[in-house]
Amino acid sequence: MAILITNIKELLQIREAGVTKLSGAEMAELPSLKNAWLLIEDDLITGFGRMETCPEYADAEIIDATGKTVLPTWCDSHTHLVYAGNREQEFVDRINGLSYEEIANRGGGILNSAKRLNEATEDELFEQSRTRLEEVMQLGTGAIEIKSGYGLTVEGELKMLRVIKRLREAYPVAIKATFLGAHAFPTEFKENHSGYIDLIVNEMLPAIGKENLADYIDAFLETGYFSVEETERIMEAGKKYGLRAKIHVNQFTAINGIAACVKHNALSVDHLEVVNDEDIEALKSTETMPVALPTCSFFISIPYTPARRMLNAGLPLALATDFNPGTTPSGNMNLVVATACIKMKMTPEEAINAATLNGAYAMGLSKTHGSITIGKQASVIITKPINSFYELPYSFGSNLIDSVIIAGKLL
Ligand SMILES: N=CN[C@@H](CCC(=O)O)C(=O)O
Ligand SMILES: [Zn+2]
Repeated sequence: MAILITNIKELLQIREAGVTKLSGAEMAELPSLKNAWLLIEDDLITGFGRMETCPEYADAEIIDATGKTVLPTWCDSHTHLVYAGNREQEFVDRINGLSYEEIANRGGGILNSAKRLNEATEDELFEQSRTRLEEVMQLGTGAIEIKSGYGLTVEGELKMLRVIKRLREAYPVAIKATFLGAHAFPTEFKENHSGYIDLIVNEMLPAIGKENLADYIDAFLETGYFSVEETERIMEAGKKYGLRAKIHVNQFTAINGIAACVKHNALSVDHLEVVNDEDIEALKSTETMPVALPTCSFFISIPYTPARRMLNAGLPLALATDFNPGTTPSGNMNLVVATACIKMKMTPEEAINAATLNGAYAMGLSKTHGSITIGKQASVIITKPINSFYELPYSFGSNLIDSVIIAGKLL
């Protein structure tokens, strides 16, 4: 099965194989070809070039992209897409003046979602989650990381991870699974933190390892949640099962968590709304990708990750949605890119690099996703006719996607 896309106004994010991430000033460049063609055979990109060199391909389905831009699908490296029910009452409570912390202290927040999740069957959870996954695929997401973390019991965490596995088997989108048992302390462990971490280490992790249900391990390293020391214990335990860390850190407070994550060679550190100079120093010349979640900042009115300070310091940066029922009930990467440009002062070039190639890196998929490269997965967005790719973040809130191809399949 072959697809030949012709007359592409601009083909974005063309890279040689082996470019795994972009840092600092490199992020300002977004290599492209104008008046181009792109060939897809089975699930792979097998060729591209200028229209003068367009091949004859008798058996290919031809898509004429006159006036349209083609770019790699979004790589959303941080989501909690598997959850049960919604938390719209908390949304209204926040409008009426309560903070995220106050809502959590009243039994809302993560524990509210955990209660609903433990009441739902695996099939119910799968049905709710597949609807969200189908929605984000239509919005151009071709690779996604999904976390557990609303079970907080052995059975609940396994149920979430089994649903993620079923999603991976049912859809062409690339899916990475992250175990986030350390998302919050269940009420019965409020005064017994080490007891809950023992449960994670001695019961959850071995069960997850046995079924091979996770690729990464996460923890909510934050004042009032998991301390630096507690998170270090979790990162250590994850290593025994081959799970590299991707950690929620610096969402509300800076408590030297980033340096601890770097020390454990975390693949990514995510949120970073509150970042001090020591945090930036700790990230320099490391393999750890900082990940910003601007629609979370937007939705719960917290500071935006200081992208300009970080890029000026030479750091890389990825963008992701944080899709979850509490702080970001949206999996729309187009809105993430627009918000990064509007609120974090990233240029469209930087934001698209952060949402494609660097996003792929932040979930260990840079060999197969995140750029137009021969041999990579054929997962691309074809836009509606647009003036230039600047229109994507400029026309925020409009859907400028004409069609999406994921792993060679036109949705
Ligand atoms: N901060 C921790 N976890 C999620 C929110 C979880 C929730 O409120 O349900 C986040 O990334 O924002
Ligand atoms: Zn999150």
